Amino acid sequence: TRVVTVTVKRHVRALRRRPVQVLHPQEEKKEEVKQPKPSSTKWRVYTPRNSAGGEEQASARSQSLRYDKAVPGDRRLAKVVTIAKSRKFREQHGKVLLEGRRLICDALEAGAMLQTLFFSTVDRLNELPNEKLKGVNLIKVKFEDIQLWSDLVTAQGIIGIFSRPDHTKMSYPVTQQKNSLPLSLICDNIRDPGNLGTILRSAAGAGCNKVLLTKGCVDAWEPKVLRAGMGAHFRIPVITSLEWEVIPNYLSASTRVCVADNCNLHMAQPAKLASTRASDYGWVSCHLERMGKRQLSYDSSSDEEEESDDEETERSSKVSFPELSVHTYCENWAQPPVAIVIGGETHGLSVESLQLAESSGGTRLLIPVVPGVDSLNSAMAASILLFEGRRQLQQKVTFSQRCS
Ligand SMILES: C[S@@+](CC[C@H](N)C(=O)[O-])C[C@H]1O[C@@H](n2cnc3c(N)ncnc32)[C@H](O)[C@@H]1O
Repeated sequence: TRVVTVTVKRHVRALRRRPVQVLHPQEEKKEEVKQPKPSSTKWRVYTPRNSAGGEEQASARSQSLRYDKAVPGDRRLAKVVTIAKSRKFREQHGKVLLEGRRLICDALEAGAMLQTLFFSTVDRLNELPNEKLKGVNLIKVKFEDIQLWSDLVTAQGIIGIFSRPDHTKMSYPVTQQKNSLPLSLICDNIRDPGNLGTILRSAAGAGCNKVLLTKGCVDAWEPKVLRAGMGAHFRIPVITSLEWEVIPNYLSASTRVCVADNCNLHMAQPAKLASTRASDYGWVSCHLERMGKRQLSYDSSSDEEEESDDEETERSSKVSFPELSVHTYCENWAQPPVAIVIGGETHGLSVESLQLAESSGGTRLLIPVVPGVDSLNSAMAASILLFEGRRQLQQKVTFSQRCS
């Protein structure tokens, strides 16, 4: 009997041996030669453990998962990390990389699709919801390999490759939805990943109902944005790569769009602060200049030769700019529903954002700063306005509840 048992076990082990899987079909052929020999890769079985450290009971055992152990020369981790780090490849392959238990758990909870999970020890797997790992390509790699490719100062020994999340298919946390306010945020050309992540984190914290990103913003799924966002991507809808024309489609019809505007205060005279004329704040000159350049570049596709500086200046001076009133951030501006636009780090607000504010009956929001200070960091300005917006909207809800 023993001889038969041993022989059967050997057969089972032999059957379990599989060639290393390649994640990207188009690269399969190229990689075939480099793959380690099939006999060097083995499927392992992982049985979830309960919190006390023991194996779970019989019912749970049936949920055992099979994982693959990477062998020296296995380049799967390197390949997917490379893909996930380039915006172009991320978009082409429809994949995003999430690192660390917390982010991976948040994504799984929100219904994001995990394709491949690299982990350094089976204990890392025990920290994830076991039922969400079915059908996932699980690959055990050396901690040093994860460390090598990690974006974190202290690698956590776990990296997940997800399908790029689609906000229409996500289920955001119930508590988040219950605390959501008629407050949206529009990011207008935010280029810095740390800033965008911080803004998303603040937007989730302030109970924003959605964040809209214009086409020029840094990719919301870039690892640095994800890291700074601390899970905000999986708490509120983040809608990316939007042209200005379609932005109103994502806002309810009566939404007032308010623009965060530092109003180039360093150029303004203190006495002019009470004025609501844009030109009194000095910011028009900056925007005129931008608009002039914009028109010039649109025209450059025509047969006309380059325009002289004088002609440009003359044309720029003909451009009419939206007349928008100014509110300091602590005045009463947040009427539901409301959206705030936050300008980019380099160029500030776009002309399109000012036009949308004008057409929606919005206003400019100013956080007054000490004379000599140019402007605030975009993430800081966004946070101040979001939390002030939250305070004002909540006050209105409390007031109307008291009246009814
Ligand atoms: C770093 S600032 C842009 C500076 C840019 N060079 C300019 O002149 O417009 C980035 C964005 O943060 C917001 N912001 C910064 N300081 C602000 C302030 N004091 N009040 C209101 N918004 C402010 C605005 O939306 C601004 O476009």
